[in-house]
Amino acid sequence: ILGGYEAKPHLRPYMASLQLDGQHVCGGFLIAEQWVLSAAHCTEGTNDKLFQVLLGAHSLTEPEPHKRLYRVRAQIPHPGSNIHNNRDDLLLLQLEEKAELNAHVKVLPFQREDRDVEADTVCEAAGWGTVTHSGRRPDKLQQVERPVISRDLCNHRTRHDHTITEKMMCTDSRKKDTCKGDSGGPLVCNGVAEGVVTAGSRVCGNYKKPAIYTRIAPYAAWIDGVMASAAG
Ligand SMILES: NCc1cccc(Nc2n[nH]c3ncnc(Nc4cccc(O)c4)c23)c1
Repeated sequence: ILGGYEAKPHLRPYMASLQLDGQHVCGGFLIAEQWVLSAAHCTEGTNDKLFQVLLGAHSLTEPEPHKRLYRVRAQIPHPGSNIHNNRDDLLLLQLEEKAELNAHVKVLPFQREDRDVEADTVCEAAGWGTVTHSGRRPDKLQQVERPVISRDLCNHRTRHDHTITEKMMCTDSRKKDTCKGDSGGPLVCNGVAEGVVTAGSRVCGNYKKPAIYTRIAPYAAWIDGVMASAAG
């Protein structure tokens, strides 16, 4: 997160850190006791190794009550996701067991009504992604408030030039923005997860390249179907 600030500890108890060999790779968030939603692009370059999912954390390194690393039983990328574009950039992770829910570990509801969030609505992004252009990684969860911008503005040829589909949404990226390692985290508007951070052009903090999120509502049926079929 560029231009943000340290989150109040455990006020976002749905936040997950997707890790490989003890290192934070991507964000994610708890959508059910045994399921985390993230971004399919997070698996790029991982040689299909399974992530471990850190829940209940504020600091990535310090011991904290209710902080716990979960093994993953299955990682299910959306069938439409691919490395060439940002479409369908969603990843479902089934934890080895149900997460122990408590004050520091809670499920975040996601939007099921497929209607655009109004432009200028101020939403929040959080993550352990880089906090400087030189790539400094924070130990503690960061957050930033960002206004939604219209798809028309985001699709302007000087911005993302007509690549933003109706299954994506954008926020202003002037100075304050999501960045490397924030992918997979939720965009929370009025307490509900409306989007999932996708890297898009990978640019951070430049108003010419607004931040892009995969809207969740259009994928509610897919999410429900995967969770129902794997239940048991
Ligand atoms: N703001 C959109 C957004 C959301 C999530 C991730 C991203 N960026 C990135 N995702 N993956 C990446 N791998 C390498 N570099 C990256 N961005 C980068 C790194 C250093 C300086 C800088 O200005 C930008 C990214 C960008």
